[in-house]
Amino acid sequence: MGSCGNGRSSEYDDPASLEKMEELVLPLKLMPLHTNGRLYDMRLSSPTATCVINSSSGSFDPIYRAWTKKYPSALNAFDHIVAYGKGKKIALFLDYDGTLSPIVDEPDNAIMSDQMREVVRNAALHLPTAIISGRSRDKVFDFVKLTELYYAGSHGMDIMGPVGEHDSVTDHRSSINSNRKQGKGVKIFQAGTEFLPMINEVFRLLIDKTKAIDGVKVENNKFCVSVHYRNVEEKNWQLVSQCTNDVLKVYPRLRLTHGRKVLEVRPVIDWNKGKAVEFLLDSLDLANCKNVLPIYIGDDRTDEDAFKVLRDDKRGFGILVSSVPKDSHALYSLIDPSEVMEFLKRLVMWKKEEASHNK
Ligand SMILES: O=P(O)(O)OC[C@H]1O[C@H](O[C@H]2O[C@H](CO)[C@@H](O)[C@H](O)[C@H]2O)[C@H](O)[C@@H](O)[C@@H]1O
Repeated sequence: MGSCGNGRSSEYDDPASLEKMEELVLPLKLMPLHTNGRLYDMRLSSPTATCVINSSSGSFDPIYRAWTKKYPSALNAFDHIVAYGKGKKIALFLDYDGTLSPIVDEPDNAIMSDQMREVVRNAALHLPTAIISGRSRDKVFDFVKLTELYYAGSHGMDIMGPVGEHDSVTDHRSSINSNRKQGKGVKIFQAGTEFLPMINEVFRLLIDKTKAIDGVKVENNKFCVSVHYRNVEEKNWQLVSQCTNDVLKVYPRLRLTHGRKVLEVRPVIDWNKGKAVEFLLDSLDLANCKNVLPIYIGDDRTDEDAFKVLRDDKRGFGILVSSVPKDSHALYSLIDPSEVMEFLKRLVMWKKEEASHNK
């Protein structure tokens, strides 16, 4: 029986079983990153979670287990990850919903546990840490309530980051200020400020257009809008999609992407969570460092933009949080926020030990 650091043990750990399982499973249609249907998209981006642990045998679901051959558990691969990070400055980027807080039916109830908050605070005391969320920056700060880290809201379009050594307020989109509520001297950078009136207009139109569909929630996240259908009967999902597209068809400068039972309405600009990671690394004066290891942990489609940046530049690790096998640009996986918390705890413990050895 194989076993691994986090108590995960399964008869599928031995290579022979995994190889056999892989032949059976990997040809299965994993959820692709990009699809072009509407209802097809909505169903694919909202898979019902597999039962990762087989309740009778206590072992891992073989399909999930085979998937982790391609996306190893970041807990199982922890020693490999930190070996790569030895002597490097680790920069930590964390998605919020589904990563630090569990997915719940009501978006306003996506509360982060006090225990997770303490783990994230501790991480931020030892590693430069930023939260990069689809929520508005103020909203995600109100959920997280930590001034020890940086924030990028609206899928990376609204950043409160460190003041870099070479910063000056030359770019009209950024301003330097010291927002005491959210920490020491910081820089505010907002991409797409010219879209704010349009986003507010579309927000109101979407509320009006969908108000007759039971269970829909339209959420204003400042530079983007979310149309939630988690609480809508599946027979009405197509109607949600149709109403949303009817509003957007006269706004060619807005685009629609699919999240976890949510339609994300965002400006058509060359900015996303991956750009936000690059911006924050630059602000931390780490963009051109050879001895930096960025680690990004996220669960949703928009996090793939950040995974891709780290993967394409071969300079960091993306960790996908998912209990469902799916295609990703990430290199590793974790099942849920509880495993994220375990990973962060181990990362901080390792960083403290490394620091004490280097004294
Ligand atoms: O980038 P993130 O921080 O992951 O934000 C992505 C979206 O998260 C929220 O929606 C998701 O979580 C909700 C609460 O668990 C859930 O009800 C919803 O079905 C999920 O899609 C948030 O409400 C969105 O605005 C974010 O874009």
